[in-house]
Amino acid sequence: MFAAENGLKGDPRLKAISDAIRVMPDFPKPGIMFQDITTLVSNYKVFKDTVDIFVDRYRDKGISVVAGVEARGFIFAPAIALAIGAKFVPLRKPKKLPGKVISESYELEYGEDCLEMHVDAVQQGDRALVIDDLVATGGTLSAAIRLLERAGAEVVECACVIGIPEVKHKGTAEAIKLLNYLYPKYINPVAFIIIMSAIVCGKRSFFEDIESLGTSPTSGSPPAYKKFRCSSVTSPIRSNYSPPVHRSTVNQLKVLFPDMEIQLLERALEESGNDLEFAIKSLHELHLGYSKCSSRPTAEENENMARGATPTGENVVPLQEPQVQNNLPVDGAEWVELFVREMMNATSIDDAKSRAASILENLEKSISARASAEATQSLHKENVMLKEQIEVLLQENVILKRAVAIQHERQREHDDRNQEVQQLKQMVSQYQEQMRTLEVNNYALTLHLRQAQQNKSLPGSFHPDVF
Ligand SMILES: O=P(O)(O)OC[C@H]1O[C@H](OP(=O)(O)OP(=O)(O)O)[C@H](O)[C@@H]1O
Ligand SMILES: Nc1ncnc2[nH]cnc12
Repeated sequence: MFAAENGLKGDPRLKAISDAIRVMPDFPKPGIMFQDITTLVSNYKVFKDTVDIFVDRYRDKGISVVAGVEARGFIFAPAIALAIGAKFVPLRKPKKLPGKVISESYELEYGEDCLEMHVDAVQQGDRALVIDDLVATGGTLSAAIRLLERAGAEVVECACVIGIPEVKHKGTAEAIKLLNYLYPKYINPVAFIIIMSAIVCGKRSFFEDIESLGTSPTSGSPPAYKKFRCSSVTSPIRSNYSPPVHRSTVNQLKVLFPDMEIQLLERALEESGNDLEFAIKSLHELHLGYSKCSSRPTAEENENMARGATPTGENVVPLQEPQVQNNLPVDGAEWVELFVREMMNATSIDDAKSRAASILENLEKSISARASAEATQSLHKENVMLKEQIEVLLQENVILKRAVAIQHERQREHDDRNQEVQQLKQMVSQYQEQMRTLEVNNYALTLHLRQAQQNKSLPGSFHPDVF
């Protein structure tokens, strides 16, 4: 959407750039879909296109400083600075710069950090552009703006290659809102050159995109369908995002699994704690099972399966797959019925023994599989609840930290003012001291003068500075 606002809509370079970004799930810690730009910069053409997009936007804008954020901002910023004829200013992680620095700390998607800049890196009146590879919560860009502002520069815009559309509730949209709120004059969504790399992560915004593209639930437009499947199937990791269960989510599943019943889709969604990606993964596995036996097994096939035999009569290892268990008797009465039937069909005592042993073995497996499925489900629910609580706590934490940072800033201003007042008081008392000395001198001189006037007969001349 931002690319469109930038006038880049339909630009073929965007797709190539987006495709060149590799997404690494669970790096640097579980739950993070890491957007890896090393694959982008290793492709000369795509790297050049990316830099060119920035250069085209910022050439002739009177930018005198391009500030790059360590480390990945350093990959793009110097090239842009050289091309538009501006100086490059590194905004570095703590304790890397040798001169006098100013620092700003900030929150990250996966932790906390601090940026530093040499105090003399920019001058009053410099027009700065901040460059980074990616904006997630916006914390880094906020810190960069604060640093440049404090040093007297004017931040014209901030630009990144990637915007993460959903970083839980703190995604780019929120980040831009927040930045807009804090720095209304600098941040404007057009400033962000956003490549929708979320397409690769398969996050919720992409599903919304499918809807907005007007893909009918039955048409199954090949490109969207393909991407959707790729994202869910290739990503082995469950996203932390839990969309609310609503009809459109189930419909999206229906588009992907048209031959499955709605109830089954709803159940998969419910059992995956409303995690769409996970639901797709388990449905996909289930779907493979479905495709293998294109129709539901007959009652007779169920019995065969319960005994560990395929519909064609061969012996196989029974009850390996959870979907096979779904076809087994569901309660005690059905098991008894099956048992009796098997016994009646037995041709000899040995056959009866082997049938009974097989049914009992499957009964045992079915009981333990059901117990472990229930335990997994309840653990999963607990896990989802805990994640939600952590999410809320993290958000509160961010707000509190921001409040403390603001308070800290005010305290620092207050301390600076106090220091100035102390210096002024010191100067006043020095002046008062000087005045007292001058008054004493004046008094002594007045006395001398008077004495001199009374003793006019005294010989000699007086000093011209005094008389
Ligand atoms: O919008 P935000 O939530 O602030 O996150 C964005 C920042 O996170 C990444 O840097 P990181 O601190 O991981 O450092 P690196 O560039 O040294 O890898 C990225 O390069 C951005 O600078
Ligand atoms: N998901 C992500 N991928 C790469 N860098 C990041 N910085 C913050 N979040 C990130």
